[in-house]
Amino acid sequence: ASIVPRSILRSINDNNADHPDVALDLNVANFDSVLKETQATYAIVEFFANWCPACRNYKLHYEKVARLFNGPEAVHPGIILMTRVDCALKVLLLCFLDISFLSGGSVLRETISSGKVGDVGPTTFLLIEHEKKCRKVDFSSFTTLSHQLNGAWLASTHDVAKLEHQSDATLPLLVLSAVNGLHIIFWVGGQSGLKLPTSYGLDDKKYENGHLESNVSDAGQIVHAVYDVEEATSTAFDIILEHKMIKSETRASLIKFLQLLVAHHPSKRCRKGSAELLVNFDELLPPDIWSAKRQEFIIVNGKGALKNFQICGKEVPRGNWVDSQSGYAFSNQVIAAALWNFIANSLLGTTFFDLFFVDLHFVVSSSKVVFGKEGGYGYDLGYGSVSDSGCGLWVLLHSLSVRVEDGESHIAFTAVCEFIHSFFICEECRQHFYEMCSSVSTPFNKTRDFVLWLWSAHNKVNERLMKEESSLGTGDPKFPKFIWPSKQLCPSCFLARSRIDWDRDEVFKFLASYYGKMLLSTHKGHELLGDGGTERVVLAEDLAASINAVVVPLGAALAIAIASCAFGALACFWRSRQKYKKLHHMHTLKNI
Ligand SMILES: Cc1cc2nc3c(=O)[nH]c(=O)nc-3n(C[C@H](O)[C@H](O)[C@H](O)COP(=O)(O)OP(=O)(O)OC[C@H]3O[C@@H](n4cnc5c(N)ncnc54)[C@H](O)[C@@H]3O)c2cc1C
Repeated sequence: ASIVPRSILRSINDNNADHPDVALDLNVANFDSVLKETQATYAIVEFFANWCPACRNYKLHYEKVARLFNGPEAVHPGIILMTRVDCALKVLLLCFLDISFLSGGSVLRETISSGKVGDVGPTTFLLIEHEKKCRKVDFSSFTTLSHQLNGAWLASTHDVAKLEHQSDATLPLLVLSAVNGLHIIFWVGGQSGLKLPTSYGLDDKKYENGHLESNVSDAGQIVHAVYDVEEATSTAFDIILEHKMIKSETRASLIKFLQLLVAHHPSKRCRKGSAELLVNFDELLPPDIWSAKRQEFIIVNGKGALKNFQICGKEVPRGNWVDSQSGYAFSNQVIAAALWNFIANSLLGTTFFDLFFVDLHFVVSSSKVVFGKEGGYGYDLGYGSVSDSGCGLWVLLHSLSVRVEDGESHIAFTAVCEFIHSFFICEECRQHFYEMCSSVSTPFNKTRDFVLWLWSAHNKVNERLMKEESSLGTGDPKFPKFIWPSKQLCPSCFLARSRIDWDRDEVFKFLASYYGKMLLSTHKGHELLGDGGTERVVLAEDLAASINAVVVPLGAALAIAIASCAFGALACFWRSRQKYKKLHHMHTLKNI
């Protein structure tokens, strides 16, 4: 909450209902916390003065850019947090991560440091709290500041890279000044030191669902899919922990699935996190934790305190989905049903609607406002559990399926089936999926068979939901379920004119490309191999690169390296490591 009155200019603009401001106002009270807590990887801070006419004109440009990244209509959400600081506020205390990275830093450092505290009010506390890190900037310094900043980029690629490695830096801070919107976009897109996935344009459009007219060659769209997959992975893992679902009978399923993730997850950071978890599995989740109480204790207090572990890195989950209706449709009926369940759960310990799993904890801790398509809001009540992001989870499963080798296809299939069976809270989904798994009588020995099986299973779910939604009237008319892919998306997937007669070779080619090559087309460090029509992603270089990015335990690094050879090899490595640990443990005990 702002502790200072907003300028008149701001109030007028804020009341513009058509274009409410989306750039975040930072001030002394929220500067540090907003930048620390944001899920975005980068932040841009605009320094301006509310009395400055050039700044006022510039605001329109800045807001245009901010709308690409911030708010419910964001085309590229979760990447850059667009913020601003009104330097003309009476007394402004800015807590920079490290002010010296500014080439104009000396100006800031020289600004008033004593005797002009003025009407600080509640900020006094912050001044004390961040005494060492804070610098004061006041009204008089802004003129100099703006002079220094105008037209010149203050943070070079080099500076940004340096910032990333600072121990207390939660994110690099890029500082620019008033030029125009396009300059910002070009500048951001041109920062090769930043791991930004794509370049941006003011005309960028929000990506709509695959069944709508879709341009599959749009790399940005695929990058979005990677975000959803990361979000799904991270959410699934959180839910598994939150609900203490790791039991003696589900432990092996989790390990198998983690092995699959380490070897074939499309996101490098998820692979790395899964490897860390896998290699340290026995320490993090010792085999004796099967009571919920003990599990809770271990997760919170155990070695490495698993509750703080983020499987896809600290930026994920971001709390929003790019290309998903988030679990089930955001219909009022769904929310009503979930709330009924919540009430029923609290009062009677029972559930009215089988499909939805809601408990008090979920409603309080996991409910989040998610960005619906068309900018609408929906409440994600977490009732889908691992399917919290059914959409992201499907995309993850498909993208895993196209990455496995022929020889791994059946083991990967089993890993997926067991994982869904063990960790999907939605009973109906779980059962239905399990039935489809059980109906497979001959083991898969080709990637193609597994890929097509998963595609067909997903379509069976789509078909079932289509029927349910039309009979119950619960579907969202804007996002109807449909048999996928559509003709627009893959014309060659259809034989002749028939809607349901598939050319399975073409479907496989399409899926391999859509979930394989396309998903990673903008990621560096991977190599694409043509494999008889299959696009297979070779991860070795990509994975190896991740070892250097952040310090990972040696074991994890090894696991990553081995994972790049084959999923099967990893399973083998993992087993031998666990065996070694056991022997080592016994040896230690003996010595004691
Ligand atoms: C394993 C599993 C089982 C589920 N079972 C149920 C259930 O029984 N009942 C229920 O209500 N919900 C179930 N769900 C959730 C449901 O399937 C959807 O995930 C959810 O309704 C969100 O739908 P969506 O329209 O965002 O796209 P989703 O159906 O989640 O699909 C995500 C994306 O995948 C692509 N896609 C769609 N179909 C296919 C396909 N056949 N092959 C490859 N790609 C495709 C599209 O680009 C789509 O946008 C299940 C989810 C999972 C992961």
